[in-house]
Amino acid sequence: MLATPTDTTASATSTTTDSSKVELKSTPADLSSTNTINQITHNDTLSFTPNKTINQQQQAELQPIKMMVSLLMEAVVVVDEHGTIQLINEHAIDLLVGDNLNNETARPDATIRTEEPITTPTLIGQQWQTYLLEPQKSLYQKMVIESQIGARPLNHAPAETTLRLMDKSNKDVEVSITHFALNTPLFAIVIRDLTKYRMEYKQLHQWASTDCLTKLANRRVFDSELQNHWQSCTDKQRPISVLLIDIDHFKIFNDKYGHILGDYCLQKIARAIESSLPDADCTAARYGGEEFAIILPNCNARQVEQTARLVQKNINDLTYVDIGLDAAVTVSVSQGHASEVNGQFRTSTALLCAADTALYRAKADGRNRINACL
Ligand SMILES: Nc1nc2c(ncn2[C@@H]2O[C@H](COP(=O)(O)OP(=O)(O)OP(=O)(O)O)[C@@H](O)[C@H]2O)c(=O)[nH]1
Repeated sequence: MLATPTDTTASATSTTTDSSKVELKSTPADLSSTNTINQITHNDTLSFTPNKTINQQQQAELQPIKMMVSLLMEAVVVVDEHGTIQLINEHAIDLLVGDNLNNETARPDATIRTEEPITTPTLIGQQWQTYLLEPQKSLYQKMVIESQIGARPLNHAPAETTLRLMDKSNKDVEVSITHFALNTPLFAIVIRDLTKYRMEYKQLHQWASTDCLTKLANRRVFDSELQNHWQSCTDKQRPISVLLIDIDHFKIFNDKYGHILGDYCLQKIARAIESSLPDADCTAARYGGEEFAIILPNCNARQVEQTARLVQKNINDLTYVDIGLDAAVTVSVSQGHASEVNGQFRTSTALLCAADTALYRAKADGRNRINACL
């Protein structure tokens, strides 16, 4: 969120004795002497003094804005030039308080600033920037300074950020800042909760990258991971291997026990393959119907052969009693592997083709076998 402010050499003096204004410990000239406003931090150059009282003219200007803010369906906070919250609607209070405190009775007061004693915490008068996390907090404060010295108005298009809520939880949001050019400068901060969208995005991303039956990586991920690992391993002159695994006579299994049990069988085999991976850098994927594949970056022919033997053992050892089949029922796989070590393959596709040829030979040689590309 909040674009990095640009350098400024503005020479207007902003230091003021009015306690309602921001106090710059260094003048803008001083700021330019530090070369860039980006170097300013909140602690060493300024302090925000909340604007505790607003006069009658300001109150009059606030009225239509107050009405608009209260009617809007978006969460809206209106702050003054120091970032002090002057207006806030119910949606914004609900959002900034956080679910943990919202469920408690001591919920902050939603009304506009009042001079009456406050018995519950109120967000009016609080500093907006206390809800920001670094680096957005510093960026916001720099933007405030820039607007005060006339370098640029404090406006910002919707941008994603994370807020630190009153209940100490974090929330992913989109925030925009709009300057109301009134006698009293005010800034409408519109906050959009992104939690739902982030969760949906995560879910969609998972669906797009995972095989829904076996929960292994899908073919799309396999292809892109193979390309990435190929590039990285060949760049570093490290070996890379590919192992293809195909279930033997799976059509017979399906015909005999039905496709539902066939699906369970595929799931069990996927777990057996996953548990055979030598390290976390390896990717196991469902390559096609009853075919699986493993990418083994930094692994040579000996290491991929060891993995293939473990895959074979783990699958041969599986029983299907838990899905209602006889204890004697077993399933085997045929495997083919190829390794790039000294530049014998020009592309990752050539490596994959070599593993496929080796797999074909394992099938032809009688199945339940491991074959290496020579
Ligand atoms: N249950 C189930 N079966 C599947 C799935 N995908 C593919 N299959 C089955 O896998 C079988 C593949 O058959 P074939 O290509 O003849 O291979 P095979 O019977 O394993 O024989 P070989 O590979 O030559 O040992 C077919 O019966 C497909 O229906 C799936 O998602 N679920």
